[in-house]
Amino acid sequence: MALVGKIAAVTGAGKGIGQALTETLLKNGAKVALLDVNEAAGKSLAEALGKQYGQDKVLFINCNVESDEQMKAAFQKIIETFEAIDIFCNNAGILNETQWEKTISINLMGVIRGAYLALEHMNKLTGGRGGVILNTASMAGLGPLLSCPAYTASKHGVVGFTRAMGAASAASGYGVRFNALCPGFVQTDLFNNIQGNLGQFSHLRDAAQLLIDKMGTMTASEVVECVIELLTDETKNGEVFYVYPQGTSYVTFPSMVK
Ligand SMILES: NC(=O)c1ccc[n+]([C@@H]2O[C@H](COP(=O)([O-])OP(=O)(O)OC[C@H]3O[C@@H](n4cnc5c(N)ncnc54)[C@H](O)[C@@H]3O)[C@@H](O)[C@H]2O)c1
Ligand SMILES: CCCCC[C@H](O)CC\C=C/C=C/C=C/[C@@H](O)[C@@H](O)CCCC(=O)O
Repeated sequence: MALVGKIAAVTGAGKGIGQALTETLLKNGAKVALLDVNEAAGKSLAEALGKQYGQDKVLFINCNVESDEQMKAAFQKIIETFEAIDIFCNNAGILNETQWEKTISINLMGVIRGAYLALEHMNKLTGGRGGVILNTASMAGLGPLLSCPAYTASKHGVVGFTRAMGAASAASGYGVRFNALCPGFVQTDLFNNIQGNLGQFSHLRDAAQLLIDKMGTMTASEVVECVIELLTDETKNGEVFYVYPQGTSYVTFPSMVK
């Protein structure tokens, strides 16, 4: 599936990995709706990208992924403006162990909400034209990040949800692929603000720092460069893609069927 002419939407598009996903999609010829709860960041990015790629190629929508009403309205606006949606990047996320319910609400419930609403518009069985849903999980969706148990739980949830939806979609004939992106440490605001957000696990910050020093970090652009394949390769469905400073790999899981 080529990206040229495709219609995409990215949540948490105003900054970090979402910004890099948005820029890469535009660079490859897609039109992009930028969804973010941070109006200042999202709007100014959309304005700058509109000047670079054309105002008809970008649309900013102020939208909180925790709100069913706002998300439904965002999809309506995307369809009104661009007529369809082919690519949905469920990317918005926070890391805040002092607010574990909000962490689950945004990182996991927001992803499920976004996927189900996107599917209503993308499902070939209900008039959509198919496409791909990319869920941003994390390496913390593959193994425990000791200083961040709630965040770890949310990202394991995203990995499980993506794998189940990939299988459900293939078995049902929706024509929509589901893949999960699992980056290691990425230099963004979320990463830079970690120290104040560990709550009762603040005493583990040195252990987390040791892991960061051992594993290294990446820029958001370096992560997103590796992701194009997940979006374009029609054979990739239900995949969990690990991106780390030294390379990438498709994660394998034990078979549960003897
Ligand atoms: N930075 C890392 O090390 C890292 C590594 C792996 C995965 N991730 C994941 O990548 C995704 C993006 O994180 P990032 O590092 O780019 O963070 P970031 O803080 O730089 O950007 C996150 C964006 O999401 C937006 N956002 C937050 N809550 C929202 C909500 N309720 N509704 C809509 N938008 C909302 C923010 O306003 C911001 O623009 C997250 O899901 C995060 O868990 C980050
Ligand atoms: C502290 C910054 C938080 C950023 C959160 C991001 O989502 C990035 C998460 C990145 C890495 C998660 C790592 C989890 C690692 C564990 O599974 C650990 O057991 C791996 C041990 C590896 C080793 O010791 O060699």
